[in-house]
Amino acid sequence: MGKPPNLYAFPSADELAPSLRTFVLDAQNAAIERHNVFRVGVSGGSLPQVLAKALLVESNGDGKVQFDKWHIFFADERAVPLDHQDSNYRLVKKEILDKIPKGMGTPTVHPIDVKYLDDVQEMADQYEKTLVGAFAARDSVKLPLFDLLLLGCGPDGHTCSLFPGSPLLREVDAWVLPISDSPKPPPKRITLSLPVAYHGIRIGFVATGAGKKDIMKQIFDTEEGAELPCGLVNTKGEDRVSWFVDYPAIEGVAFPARRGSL
Ligand SMILES: O=C(O)[C@H](O)[C@@H](O)[C@H](O)[C@H](O)COP(=O)(O)O
Repeated sequence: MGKPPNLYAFPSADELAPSLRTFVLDAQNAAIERHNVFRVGVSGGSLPQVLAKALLVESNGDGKVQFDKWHIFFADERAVPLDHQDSNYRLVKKEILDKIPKGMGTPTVHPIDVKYLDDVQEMADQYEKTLVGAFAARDSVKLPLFDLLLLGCGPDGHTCSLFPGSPLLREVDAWVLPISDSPKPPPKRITLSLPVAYHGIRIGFVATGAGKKDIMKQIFDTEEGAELPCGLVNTKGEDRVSWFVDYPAIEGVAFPARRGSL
């Protein structure tokens, strides 16, 4: 058994935001110091809204969000136009990018190439090339090491667009994978592969609401749960993984949570 992930719990999503901010700023500052750029992968779902609460606020003496240094990638994306209501890019734009106050800088964002909407394999290959350009100066780079991955957890234990039981979970070479039959609509998507997900230098999950408590119990308290996509990231990512949850999401979970602070 490796080191367990960190589980941080807060009374509500609003109260979670300041600690999520600290976590993101720590990752940002370490990355900028290391290579003068901050490479982040984000999911869709409820995450962008919580992230906006964490980031788009005045500094409280806890350091500054330096969006100029951010490169934002999509941990998963739906094969739809960028202005489509299912687009994760649109969601991140609406919740975060369009609301960045002056003075926080402008991030570089890496959306999917919509030329390939009808061919998800090609879309995945092209997005992988985007990552190669951003991460791999040398051929020896086997995987892109994201400074931070910010992920959600589905009610079935999926993360990114890696769903339980999917053959994609066995992929070891490709960085970005196509999906044509996602159980969560829309069916056509691309996603980071599991090894890319668990090699994140830091990995943050955000899960809030009572709708998550059954799956949280499975992931943290059972052996079968450890085989679900979120559980696999926990096992492989060890203590590089931190969960930010609210109390309703961990009601009944036996795994020890640190309550109220980072
Ligand atoms: O594009 C997607 O479908 C998301 O990236 C997906 O992986 C999401 O993060 C989870 O389904 C959790 O979603 P909620 O936070 O909304 O429950």
